Amino acid sequence: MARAAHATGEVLLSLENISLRFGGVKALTDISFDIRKGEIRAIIGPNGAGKSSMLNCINGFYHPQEGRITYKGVTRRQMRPHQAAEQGIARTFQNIALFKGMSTLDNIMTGRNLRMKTGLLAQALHWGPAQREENEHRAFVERIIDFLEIQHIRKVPVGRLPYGLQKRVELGRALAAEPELLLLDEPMAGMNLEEKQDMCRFVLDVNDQFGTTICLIEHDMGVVMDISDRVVVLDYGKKIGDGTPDEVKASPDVIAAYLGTSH
Ligand SMILES: Nc1ncnc2c1ncn2[C@@H]1O[C@H](COP(=O)(O)OP(=O)(O)OP(=O)(O)O)[C@@H](O)[C@H]1O
Repeated sequence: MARAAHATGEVLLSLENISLRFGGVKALTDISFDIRKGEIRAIIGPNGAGKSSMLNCINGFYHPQEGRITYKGVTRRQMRPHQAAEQGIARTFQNIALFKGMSTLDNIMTGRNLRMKTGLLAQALHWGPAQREENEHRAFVERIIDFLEIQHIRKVPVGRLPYGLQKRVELGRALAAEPELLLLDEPMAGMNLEEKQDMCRFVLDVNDQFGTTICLIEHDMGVVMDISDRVVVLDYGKKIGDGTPDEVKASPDVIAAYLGTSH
């Protein structure tokens, strides 16, 4: 699928000369790339290449020792994850981070908290304005549930759901924040073929229908090459490739470091 036309938008996020160390371990060394508005941008690379560290820098979990991160034209100083979330950056995790005992609906509602204006006390007491606001948020969450085709599990505790559906609920929780930039850490990991196809369709639909910019880490090369506009390739914390799927696939450095492995 030729998606490169999407990749001509303005720059939403730019990373310049990012270096991140943990003691003596160089997780990222002098990495620069950007994410354009409206595109699907993939980060690939072998195990330990620095992909998750990169996402963690983007959403404020990690603070690189060197380099600059500019989001929507503003170069940030040190930033916390909740500030990234307030600015419209949401993410899912490699290991599902849901409340296992809570229903699908309630889990997705937690993604909505950031947008709730009334205080916790008012919400707990179901006071007039709080009740009205909660109804609006619930309606929004129901739309996400419809969109992700998970009506049948809206009341089921997520711990009882198969893995593929839990991943879908986690996507729903991230979407509930109405993100401008959605970071997906291995959204298809551990899925069977059918679950992967479903997830691919939802990722593409989120991008198309909501205009959400997406940056994803994914090991399945078929998926990456099919759905991404542009791909950045990391190896041992360094950037070794950056371009359209076709450009990356043809790069000798990438073939040697990544595609040539059994990964
Ligand atoms: N919090 C941390 N403390 C110490 N070292 C870390 C930390 N986070 C990452 N690292 C190290 O940084 C390097 C990059 O790890 P990272 O998890 O970013 O790679 P990855 O490409 O996401 O790997 P994988 O595909 O296995 O998830 C590794 O050597 C890892 O051990």
